[in-house]
Amino acid sequence: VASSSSSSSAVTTAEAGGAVPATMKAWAYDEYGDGTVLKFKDAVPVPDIADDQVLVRVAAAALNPVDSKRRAGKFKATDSPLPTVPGYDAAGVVVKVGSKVKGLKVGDEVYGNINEKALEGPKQSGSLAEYTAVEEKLVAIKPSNLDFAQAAGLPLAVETAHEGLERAGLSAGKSVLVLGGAGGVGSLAIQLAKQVFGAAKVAATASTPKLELLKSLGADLAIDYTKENFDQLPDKYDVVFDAVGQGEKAVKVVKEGGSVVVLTGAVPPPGFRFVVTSDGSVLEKLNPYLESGKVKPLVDPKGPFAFSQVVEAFSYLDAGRATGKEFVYIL
Ligand SMILES: NC(=O)C1=CN([C@@H]2O[C@H](COP(=O)(O)OP(=O)(O)OC[C@H]3O[C@@H](n4cnc5c(N)ncnc54)[C@H](OP(=O)(O)O)[C@@H]3O)[C@@H](O)[C@H]2O)C=CC1
Ligand SMILES: CC[C@H]1OC(C)=C(O)C1=O
Repeated sequence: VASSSSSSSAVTTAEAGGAVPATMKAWAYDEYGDGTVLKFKDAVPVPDIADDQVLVRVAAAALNPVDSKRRAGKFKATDSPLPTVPGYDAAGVVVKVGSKVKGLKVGDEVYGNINEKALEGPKQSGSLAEYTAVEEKLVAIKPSNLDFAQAAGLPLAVETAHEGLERAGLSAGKSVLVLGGAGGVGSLAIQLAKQVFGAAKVAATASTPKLELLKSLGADLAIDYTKENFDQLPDKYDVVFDAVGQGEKAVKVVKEGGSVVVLTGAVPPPGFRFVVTSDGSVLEKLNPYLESGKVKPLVDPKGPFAFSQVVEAFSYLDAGRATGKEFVYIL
């Protein structure tokens, strides 16, 4: 998001030490529906913090498909009450700490996915707002080499990639196929597979214009799904990581005794689906990879979007063609 000022440093000093206002600017919806239910509000209550939480002045927030699925009412049975301020991913500055917070202080620059269980009672007041409350255990200190926007695009996607590859048992020397390698999660799954899990062979799928991108992320084999079907190629893999929803085909290309992990849609055995758990310690574990540049956030060139352009940003994300992450500066 191109904020009113070009830099997000405006957040680091003034708000960090200043008084916290009672109300804030935020995007919200009070009914389920498509992007048209999103309304910009300029006097939403700033959330209170619990003893184990910090209040963050949000400098940048990222969008995820789960935001749109939740807004459509797909998870209403386990959602928090309406009205909702959407947004899972945030990066910003700590402005208040709860009495039980031990590892963070006012002024710390942090990032994280604010909902521990993505679909079970996600917070009513999310990250597409000037302030958000989040448990200390769900955030980490922002990598020193990333700006707030780059950092905001990481948490939910990188935690999903990490958890999915870990649950699938990916380890050094194994092979992995990433279905949807150019997306927010897939672009990180390729990098983690190579750099963190030590995969010997990483294959990934995308459309023609994105094949070189897959290789730049570390893929040994880039499969153009507009020209060939991965399930009709001879290769079999120890792990198949499906970020598209192709579980039925994915199980056809896994080796005997291998794993198929899917993020969305149905999958027959031996495949399984999981829902990401937010965990600040995963971000801390990945910090050396992020600060060294071995793992890089991929920011969609369509962005950044201004805080006022959240509806446009979701329209772009919902079209299913995003390359890396969409994010929004909140200043
Ligand atoms: N279970 C969980 O905990 C989680 C589930 N998810 C889900 O995973 C899915 C992916 O999330 P995310 O990465 O954020 O999504 P994105 O919106 O970032 O994915 C967009 C990308 O998907 C690619 N894509 C679309 N169709 C295909 C296809 N048939 N084959 C290969 N690539 C394709 C596009 O590439 P191209 O333009 O080349 O088609 C585009 O780059 C979503 O459904 C999301 O809801 C995400 C996070 C957590
Ligand atoms: C059931 C998967 C669901 O959970 C998240 C976080 C998504 O993006 C989904 O589609």
